[in-house]
Amino acid sequence: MKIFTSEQIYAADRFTIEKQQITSDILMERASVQIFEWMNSRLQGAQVKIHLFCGIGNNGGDGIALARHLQEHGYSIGVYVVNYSEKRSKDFLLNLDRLKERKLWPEFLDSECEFPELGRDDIIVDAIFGIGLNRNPDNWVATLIQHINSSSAFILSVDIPSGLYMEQLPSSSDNVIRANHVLSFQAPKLAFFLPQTGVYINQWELLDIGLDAEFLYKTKTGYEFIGKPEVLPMYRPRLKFSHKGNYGHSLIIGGSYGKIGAVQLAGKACLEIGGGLLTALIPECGYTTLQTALPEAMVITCDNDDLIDDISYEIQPTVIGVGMGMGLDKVSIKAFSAFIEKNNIPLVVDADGLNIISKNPKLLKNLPKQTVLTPHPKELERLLGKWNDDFDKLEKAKSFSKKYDCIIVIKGAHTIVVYKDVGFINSTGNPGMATAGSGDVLAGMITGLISQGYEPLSAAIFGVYLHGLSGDLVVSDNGYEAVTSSKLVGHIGKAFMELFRRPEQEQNKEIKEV
Ligand SMILES: NC(=O)C1=CN([C@@H]2O[C@H](COP(=O)(O)OP(=O)(O)OC[C@H]3O[C@@H](n4cnc5c(N)ncnc54)[C@H](O)[C@@H]3O)[C@@H](O)[C@H]2O)[C@H](O)CC1
Ligand SMILES: [K+]
Repeated sequence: MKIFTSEQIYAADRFTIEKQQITSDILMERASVQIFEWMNSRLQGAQVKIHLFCGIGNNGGDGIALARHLQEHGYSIGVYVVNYSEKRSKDFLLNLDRLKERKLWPEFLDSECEFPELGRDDIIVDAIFGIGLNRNPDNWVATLIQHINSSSAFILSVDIPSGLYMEQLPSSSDNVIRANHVLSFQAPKLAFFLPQTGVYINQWELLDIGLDAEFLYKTKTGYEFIGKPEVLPMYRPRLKFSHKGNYGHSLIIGGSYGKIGAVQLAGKACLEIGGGLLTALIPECGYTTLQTALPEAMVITCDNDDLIDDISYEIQPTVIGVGMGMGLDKVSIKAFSAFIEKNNIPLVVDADGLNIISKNPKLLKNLPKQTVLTPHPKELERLLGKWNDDFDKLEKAKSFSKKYDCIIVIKGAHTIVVYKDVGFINSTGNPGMATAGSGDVLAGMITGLISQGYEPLSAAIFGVYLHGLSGDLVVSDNGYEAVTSSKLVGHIGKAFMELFRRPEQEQNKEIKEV
């Protein structure tokens, strides 16, 4: 699913209005009807107090139109116009008139007034600012926002929490509504997914207001949200007459004394995701452990007991995953650097491999095209240098990806796979996955997918999705705290099955039809 900028959404509005031969207030009417239906289906007429805080632009217009629908259906409402500017939008004014025709006069709030009392059991509709926010709210509006935030009432934001910009950080957290739920029109907004701005949103949901589908489809965006519909077409079915050679030979290079487990996790993940053959290149000390823990793997060792000190092998791998548990001893740095200088086999670089590259950026030009880098935030900072904020981080990652033709997997609550001009934002995963070895598993999964013939970008996007889905499945059986990386690996198969599970409703329908 695409993630649009505000300019693109305004362009889609204009295009839709023209193509569907409608007036702009029709879109506002669709928006308000959708929100009303969402609320009505949950409240079923309950006489809970609903406070609607409406700005003077089109976000406010949505709120004013919603107030009309709620009133017509007998809900108990209080309507407040947050009068932060004299420049009221046309459709706001139209809907204000419609409300007044029904003898409903909103209260006008401005800097001088007292704010309404808000009960903890009330519902607040936040329609103060939408995607048009272009400067910090005035002080008194920020005070109102804090008044709303401190109310303990349920806050439902229209389109985007008020005070949250589409493409930059708010100047203070006091300026932003903390939404319990956001009903966003047509497409999710980038700010929902970034660590610094996602904190203002508990849950979000999309409402379809009928913007032109073809226009949205054809518009190129800088970000995409990756869910099941996006990853399903990537899946490469296994063929009846295939053999293990069809699924590639992965080489995992890493480990050091006390960190052989990293290779074991990555190797097992590589096999569980469907890789054909696996060879692990590790220091001597891990030989017996790895052969015992992972009997499916072939193991080769370097001369050094405890460290990777030489990377040489006689096999012909399809793909190489390197870096997990390797450490930063100078012998490993030397061996890794020499390996990078001569290697031209597709590569996934993780952990210490990334740290070595950050210290020796000259190595970057030796990476094969579309090498997958899987940094966590600290490793990313070592690679890219410091960034100003999350938006800047993504821009820097895009430039880096273009410069070195590499794929960067920015690990986080919503892992983002960046390749050149596009960031692919993952939808699966949970906080339980912040656990030792989780990154080793991911690197192994991506390696295993490339080994089977997935293009590196698809492997990164699909691998990240399946990794998160495995984590979600572990949580549903075990809870968040008990998520371990071994359990993640153990759920990769179930994640594939989940991918092809159809919703129960659909299955039942089919049975009835038969
Ligand atoms: N296609 C859609 O998704 C539709 C969305 N709708 C809703 O419209 C808003 C966007 O409306 P817009 O009028 O462009 O902007 P806002 O209501 O967010 O902003 C109001 C207005 O205020 C000015 N402004 C911005 N920042 C400040 C500030 N800090 N202080 C004072 N004034 C400010 C700015 O110039 C704006 O003009 C979208 O989010 C949806 O809710 C449509 O209803 C249907 C189509
Ligand atoms: K809002």
